[in-house]
Amino acid sequence: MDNKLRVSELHELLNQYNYEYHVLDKPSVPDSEYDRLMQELIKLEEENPELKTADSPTVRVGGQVLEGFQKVEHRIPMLSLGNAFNEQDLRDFDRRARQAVGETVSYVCELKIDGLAVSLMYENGIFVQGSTRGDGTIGEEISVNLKTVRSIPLRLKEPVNIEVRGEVFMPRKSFEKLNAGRLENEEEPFANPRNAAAGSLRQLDPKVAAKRNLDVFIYNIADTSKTNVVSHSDGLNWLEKIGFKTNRERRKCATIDEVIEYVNEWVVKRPELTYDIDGIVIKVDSLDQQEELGFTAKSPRWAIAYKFPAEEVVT
Ligand SMILES: NC(=O)c1cc2c(N)ncc(C(N)=O)c2s1
Repeated sequence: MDNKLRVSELHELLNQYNYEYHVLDKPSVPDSEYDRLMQELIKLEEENPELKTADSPTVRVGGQVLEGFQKVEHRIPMLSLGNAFNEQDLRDFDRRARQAVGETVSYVCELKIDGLAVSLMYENGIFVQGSTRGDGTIGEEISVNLKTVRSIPLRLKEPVNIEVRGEVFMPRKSFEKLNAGRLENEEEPFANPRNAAAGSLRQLDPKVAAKRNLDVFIYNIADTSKTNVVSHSDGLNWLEKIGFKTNRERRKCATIDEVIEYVNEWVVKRPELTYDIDGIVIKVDSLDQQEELGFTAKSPRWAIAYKFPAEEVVT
């Protein structure tokens, strides 16, 4: 078979197997088959450098060390969320939203992932740039490190131009293994999975990030005006359909009572998760109502973060 044809066939196979394993958690081939195909592609690219492309699955293992990170301006700012600390705060949020739109409001509740917020840009379905939140307007360009996060798709199932936001995190088990290794090497352990994820993504050597078993949940479309979704929940379902990993614990809530029920459920279930969360994000589901509610200087009026009390450290 002609090398160019074999390279594109290997791209398809490796992207599909990676998607099944890291996004669906349902691999259809053993790791050994994935590794064999990856080695074949690495060899073909070494022998035919003109066949290596920026979206090749071989970027998953990390390329050359960077001098530093470029700055990236977020065309749409990555805002922070207003906080709620108790049931009354949530009821006040609901009352303000209903009064502002003059009708009933339904919500989507999502786990607030304790990781590092990132923005991912896709052109014709190809991952072209990834950056950190930074100060919300200017972030750091960390595309090569984000390409090593196996659950971040290099190529979507539809050739769309889209910018999405999500949270990169380190699963608790990976955090514990990483710190055990650091202690063995007399290195400073990371304080928590969030710091470990942030530290990994800020590495100038992508081969280090590639070994840190980072993961992602995508939770927002930056500019929904270019899509035909009418609600946030539709948007998340569409993101899933085109190949993104979203958090399946999300729930549509018709009333603030149902929101409070969901929050109370997760106060109890939180320790069962395989990753850290620091609260619940509650968003108005209708995009029309979101637009009507708009933003304060620094946060959307159509979303709020219910913050769990900080976990007391067991000494
Ligand atoms: N700062 C923000 O806007 C958000 C931060 C987070 C977070 N850390 N985890 C989950 C979500 C979500 N599902 O929307 C959001 S939204």
